Amino acid sequence: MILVFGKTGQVACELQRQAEVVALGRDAADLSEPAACAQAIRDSDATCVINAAAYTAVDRAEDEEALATVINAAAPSTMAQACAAKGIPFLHISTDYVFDGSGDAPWQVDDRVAPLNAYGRSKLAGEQGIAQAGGRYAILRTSWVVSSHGNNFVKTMLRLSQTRDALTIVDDQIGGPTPAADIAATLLRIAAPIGAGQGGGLYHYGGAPWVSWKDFACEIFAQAHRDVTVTGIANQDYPTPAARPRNSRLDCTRLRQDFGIEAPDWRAGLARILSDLEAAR
Ligand SMILES: NC(=O)C1=CN([C@@H]2O[C@H](COP(=O)(O)OP(=O)(O)OC[C@H]3O[C@@H](n4cnc5c(N)ncnc54)[C@H](OP(=O)(O)O)[C@@H]3O)[C@@H](O)[C@H]2O)C=CC1
Ligand SMILES: Cc1cn([C@H]2C[C@H](O)[C@@H](COP(=O)(O)OP(=O)(O)O[C@H]3O[C@@H](C)C(=O)[C@@H](O)[C@H]3O)O2)c(=O)[nH]c1=O
Ligand SMILES: [Mg+2]
Repeated sequence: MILVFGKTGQVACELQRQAEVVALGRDAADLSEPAACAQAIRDSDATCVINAAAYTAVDRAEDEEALATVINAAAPSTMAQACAAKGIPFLHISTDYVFDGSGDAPWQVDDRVAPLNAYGRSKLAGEQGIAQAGGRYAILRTSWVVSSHGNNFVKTMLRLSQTRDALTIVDDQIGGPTPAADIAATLLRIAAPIGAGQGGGLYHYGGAPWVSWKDFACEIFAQAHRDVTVTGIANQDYPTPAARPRNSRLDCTRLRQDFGIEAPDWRAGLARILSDLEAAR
């Protein structure tokens, strides 16, 4: 049995859609109480645990770093310890925001980490705690997650297009939009090998091809047939509480080498998301 932390989030929804998993929502396991999360693992007959819950409000985390750090670092570290004690694998998701965004080369898994914001620091602390727990684990660093559920850039753009015919969007941050469905499929595919000791550790899994947020917005409006004029602006002209990395390109070689898994094409994923949203209307 695969035990999932998170029930309503983007990746959690896709895990439940793709497999028979037991998903624990906030009511059943609150990550602000790490010991209770570890107890839920000990009380279960899980053969694998996937943590799909996190504090993901990047700007709000600047004011709530302590809470973000409990949820994104203490909770998954404690979960990983419980999994290690039980001898089962722990799968977790991290972010491009552990990097400082310098340069324009794709980030390798062992490149220097230097988060620019509180969310990134909390996620990095989670990676480190999981690695120190001593069990079998995989951490998938991903970026710019999108789906038909929850909050994400696709849904924000579609919402704005209902009231705006022109938008200015940052064009000097480059990365890979990643469909939550592809992240879920990858986690489910690597769970058994990770448990068997084949592979493990850090992986990068970000969508291809790389784009700016502005070009991503343009593709969303093109596929959704929305008539919105998009103008590129510099990140410094779109002030937000949290600084964001300029270069979020993730090099996914290690996942291909260990499992034959390629970076997903987000344009195909976007088409599926739009048809899901259309079907739900
Ligand atoms: N979204 C993105 O662009 C990116 C996400 N990631 C990482 O991917 C993973 C999945 O992200 P995504 O699916 O987008 O997340 P979402 O923001 O869609 O969902 C977050 C989930 O975490 C749950 N959660 C938050 N706080 C708590 C808490 N205290 N106790 C229990 N559950 C809680 C939420 O539950 P509730 O509905 O009750 O609030 C929700 O189910 C995370 O680890 C994230 O850091 C990495 C890169 C990019
Ligand atoms: C709505 C809007 C956003 N933007 C910019 C701001 C920002 O640089 C970019 C994306 O906005 P978001 O709020 O979606 O960005 P953000 O919430 O920072 O997205 C991040 O979330 C966390 C959880 C991650 O781990 C990252 O991989 C990344 O996906 O678009 C505009 O330029 N114009 C706009 O009208
Ligand atoms: Mg966001």
